[in-house]
Amino acid sequence: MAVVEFEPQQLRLFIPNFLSLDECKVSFFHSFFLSSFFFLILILILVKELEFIHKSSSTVGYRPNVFSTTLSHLIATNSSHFIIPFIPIRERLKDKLEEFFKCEYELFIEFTGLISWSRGASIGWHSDDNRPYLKQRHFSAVCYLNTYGKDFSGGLFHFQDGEPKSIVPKAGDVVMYTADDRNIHSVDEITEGERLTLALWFSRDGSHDEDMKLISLLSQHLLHENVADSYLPLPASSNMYWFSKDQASNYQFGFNISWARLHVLGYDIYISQDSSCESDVFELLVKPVRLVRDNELLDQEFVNIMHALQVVHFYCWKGSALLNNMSNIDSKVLKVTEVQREKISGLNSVLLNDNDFASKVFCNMPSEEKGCICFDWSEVLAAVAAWEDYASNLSKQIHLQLPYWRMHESIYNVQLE
Ligand SMILES: O=C(O)CCC(=O)C(=O)O
Ligand SMILES: [Fe+2]
Repeated sequence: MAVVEFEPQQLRLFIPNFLSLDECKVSFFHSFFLSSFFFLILILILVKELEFIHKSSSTVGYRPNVFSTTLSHLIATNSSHFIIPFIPIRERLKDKLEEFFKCEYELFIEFTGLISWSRGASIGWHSDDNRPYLKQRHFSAVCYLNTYGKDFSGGLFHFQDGEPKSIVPKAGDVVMYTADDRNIHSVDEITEGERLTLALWFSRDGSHDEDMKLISLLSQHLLHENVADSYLPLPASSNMYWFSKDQASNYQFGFNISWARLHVLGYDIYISQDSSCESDVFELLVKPVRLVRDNELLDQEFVNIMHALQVVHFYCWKGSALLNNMSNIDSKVLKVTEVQREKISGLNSVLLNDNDFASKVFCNMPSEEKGCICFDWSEVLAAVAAWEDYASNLSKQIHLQLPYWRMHESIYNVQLE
């Protein structure tokens, strides 16, 4: 019997405000708060959460000046629990894409990742299946998580032929298209800020099902682990965080992106344990650290730089909404000594040896307030505790859901009591 290959008639779909539609499912909100203002708030919640995950977990990406956070990387760095916030949006993107391209229950998610493009990043005309090792990609979906003109300049998306001709990214909008050469597209160079997307590719070929691979990785990582400390991040190999102009992983010119992301928010890092500047870069990434700002050091140990970065970005996300009941903060804030200052500069010379370059790569738009809107040591301490609650709660959820995912060989939002 001949196999009839289905050819979708429609080649692409642009959906404004896709994320807000997602929330329409919540009937309470639907009936009481059907206002664009309320939708905007709901979009912001998910967008800000994914931004927090990306800025505290990303590695250097697959193209120059591009950073990415893949789900397998989250698992490998003991941050599997960050997969939870992706699940509803991932499911909805798949449902919508299958409905539009009329291939319900036929597709597998091949890749899910947060991808950010910083100044200088661009991509010329291409189709998403344009390499022999990408032929399994049949459909693409890009969900914009921030906005042109507000969060970045440049970065417009163009299709070579047909409509829409161009897309001006706006947080919450989605574009879906077939991954073949009927959808040749490009992205203009980013000239300012950092452009952030959630990108998914889909395949008809079950051997490229991302879920199966992730479930197997999760099973190896989670089954034998103690739930209590399963959410403390562990860095991956140091070259995954090393940004250099030519993307070569030599540690002479460039910077460690975690160090740089803290630096552009106004923080320095102090490592109290024996840590000569000649130390191997990876060794520095796994040592306990303390945060420094101007001439003050917070007497609070983080297990490593990734932990400090997660807490600081959690603070950027939640801001002064964090419950802050610190009374004895003065005893936790120490003056930086001369010796400590020298050590901090030594560490900076190793991990941030091109500081101006780092600031250029991670600079904000001039219209944006500089990095974190607010800063207060007592709020940073409140963020340490609130981050722990948040992460341990997600960690519990993933431990509860994994058995169902294993059983159904699929990652989905399990409705638990
Ligand atoms: O981010 C976008 O708008 C599209 C990115 C893209 O074309 C790609 O990564 O292949
Ligand atoms: Fe593309």
